[in-house]
Amino acid sequence: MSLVYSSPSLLKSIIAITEQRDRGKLESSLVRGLFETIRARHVTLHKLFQADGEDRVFAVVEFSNGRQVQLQDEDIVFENGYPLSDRPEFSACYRDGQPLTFEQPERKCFRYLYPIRKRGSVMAFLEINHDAALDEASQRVISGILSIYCNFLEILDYSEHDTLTGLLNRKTFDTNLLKILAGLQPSEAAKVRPTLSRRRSRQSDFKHWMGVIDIDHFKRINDQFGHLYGDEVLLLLARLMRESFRFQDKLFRFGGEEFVVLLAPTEFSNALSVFERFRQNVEEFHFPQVGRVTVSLGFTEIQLIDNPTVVFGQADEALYFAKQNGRNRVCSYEKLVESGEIESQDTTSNIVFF
Ligand SMILES: Nc1nc2c(ncn2[C@@H]2O[C@H](COP(=O)(O)OP(=O)(O)OP(=O)(O)O)[C@@H](O)[C@H]2O)c(=O)[nH]1
Repeated sequence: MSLVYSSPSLLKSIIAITEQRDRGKLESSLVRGLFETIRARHVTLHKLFQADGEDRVFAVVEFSNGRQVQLQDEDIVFENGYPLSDRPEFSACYRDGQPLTFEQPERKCFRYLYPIRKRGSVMAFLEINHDAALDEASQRVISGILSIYCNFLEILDYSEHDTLTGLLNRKTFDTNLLKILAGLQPSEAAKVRPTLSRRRSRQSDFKHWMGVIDIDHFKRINDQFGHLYGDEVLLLLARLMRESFRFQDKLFRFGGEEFVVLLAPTEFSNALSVFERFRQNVEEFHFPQVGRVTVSLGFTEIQLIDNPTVVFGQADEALYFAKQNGRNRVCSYEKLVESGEIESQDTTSNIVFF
């Protein structure tokens, strides 16, 4: 099967990919663009991630019969992911880093699997099911579109990440938090994805949490060892964050020695133990030359009625309490209010963040 290279859908798909600034929409544009350009039966984007030391693959976007049939929410990733080792075709594509073709006579279709790389490593797969075999020229067009997607993803990545630690930067925080707040609207979720809303109602104790982390006495570290060692501490702390939190949690460097975590939905007790585990991991880690470093952490629940200013203010107040009361500790805003140790903030505030 040969593609019509002057096809307006090819240009349209390139334009659609490069005009996106949101990762989810970018993924949809890629899948939709390829689906329309090559008139596939269906096109699916699978992502690769690590969970509990195991590589897992999960489908994020699929186009079939001219419409998007699947768009995963990151919080249901674990239910839908499957181990890479259970899927020989994905394993082979991952190992060789080369596109694979399978003829499926029983389904009267041809299946193509393309690896998608980020900085040399395979981080996703594009699966195309087509009624006919694609010729070499068509496959080159697909590879070209994937290269444009990867290049664009790298530009997006660069603008979203802190250059020193590689964590998400402050600029992206508002967007991520607003996405969480939008996701808390039960009526919308029920309309669009009934399965998701059923799952959410089952997990009504599962809430989103925001934690604000600040290194204790960081000024002393800079003063005693110099800024280069200070920077090294920030880098190692970011690594400890990646090791301590899960794939679905969003990790930000807010600038200076302040970090923020948006935890994927879980119960209070779990959020507390995750934050506590991180605090301990830092306390037990030996920072070269510097030795022992500790962090203080304040966290709060993200509620529908909140705006970013309120949520951040609450977590920051719990952090301030931790700093004033010994440092190297984790404090929950809600528990501090409950115990009367701090006063509840006015959550009706309308101040706009930034
Ligand atoms: N090395 C390095 N230092 C930074 C960076 N950004 C901010 N700092 C330093 O971080 C320190 C923050 O100090 P303070 O806000 O006084 O707080 P602290 O010493 O950590 O004390 P507590 O937070 O009260 O425990 C200052 O010395 C800043 O110069 C950075 O990117 N690299």
